[in-house]
Amino acid sequence: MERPLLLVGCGKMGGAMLEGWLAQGTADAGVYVVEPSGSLPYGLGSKPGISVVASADALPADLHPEMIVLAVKPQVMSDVIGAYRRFAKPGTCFLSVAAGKTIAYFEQHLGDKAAIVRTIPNTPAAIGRGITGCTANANVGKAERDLADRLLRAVGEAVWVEDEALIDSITGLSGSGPAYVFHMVEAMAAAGEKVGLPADIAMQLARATVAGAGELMRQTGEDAAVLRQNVTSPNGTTYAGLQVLMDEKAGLTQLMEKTVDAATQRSRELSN
Ligand SMILES: NC(=O)C1=CN([C@@H]2O[C@H](COP(=O)(O)OP(=O)(O)OC[C@H]3O[C@@H](n4cnc5c(N)ncnc54)[C@H](O)[C@@H]3O)[C@@H](O)[C@H]2O)C=CC1
Ligand SMILES: O=C(O)[C@@H]1CCC=N1
Repeated sequence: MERPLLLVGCGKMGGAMLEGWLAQGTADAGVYVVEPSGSLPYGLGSKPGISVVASADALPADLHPEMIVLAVKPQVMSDVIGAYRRFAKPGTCFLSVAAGKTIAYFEQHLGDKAAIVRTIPNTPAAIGRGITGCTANANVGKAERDLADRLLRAVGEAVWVEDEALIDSITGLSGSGPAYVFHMVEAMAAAGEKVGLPADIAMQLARATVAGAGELMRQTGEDAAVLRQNVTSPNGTTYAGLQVLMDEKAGLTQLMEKTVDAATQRSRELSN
């Protein structure tokens, strides 16, 4: 990078991204962080190249960041965004990770000349295994898009879509998705207790099963359906379990459809 990055909000998601940039050496021109709590996660505040301030007013007057990453909660975005309008000029691109906040919303607050990338990452970004859905307005040039892509790939994969409406769907699937998987671990552990296992052993088994299955899928690159079939002996135990889970009327497919749809709808609502 030629000029610094500016990160607005360094909580769970901003912190995960900042950690990835430092680990990958992506933010080599330095990072200004606006974080009113004053404390950065993962000990990031003491890393070289990081300058932390409590509010936008405390940023250097001549700061010309290459990219401004907006990582505050959607509910506070309207109180925050006005302070960054002064940076909306050629050479500075905005990248939002906020659920539901649309490109039209940012154009309204930053002006229609502003270059805006709208994204939705997920929390595995904290260990470099996130996946981020991205879209951009017409003011974002190739160099800015490449930089956004590089910043996001520092914490995992990035998927670009042209149709902005799909960002709500990505939010419902992969943005919120880690929570669905963690809840599956909770549900599997509870079910393990119901069939007689002590709580701690049930949780150990559920965690290791989900983590191991995910890692097997990642490392082999094999289709999920093939991996499922590899576990399923004809008329064996897995087959019996899957008869319930894959029930055509009330199985996981139907439940997951409703789950992802509810999260997608909520993402649409947050834009209002
Ligand atoms: N947590 C998640 O799984 C995901 C979160 N997101 C998005 O990331 C954004 C941040 O979410 P989290 O990191 O989970 O929340 P968080 O609450 O951990 O972080 C938000 C940070 O913003 C700071 N903040 C509040 N007011 C500020 C201001 N005026 N200026 C600068 N910073 C300010 C807070 O002190 C806090 O550290 C949200 O917009 C959310 O929609 C997107 C995808 C996944
Ligand atoms: O629950 C939320 O609103 C945020 C956005 C996606 C994941 N967490």
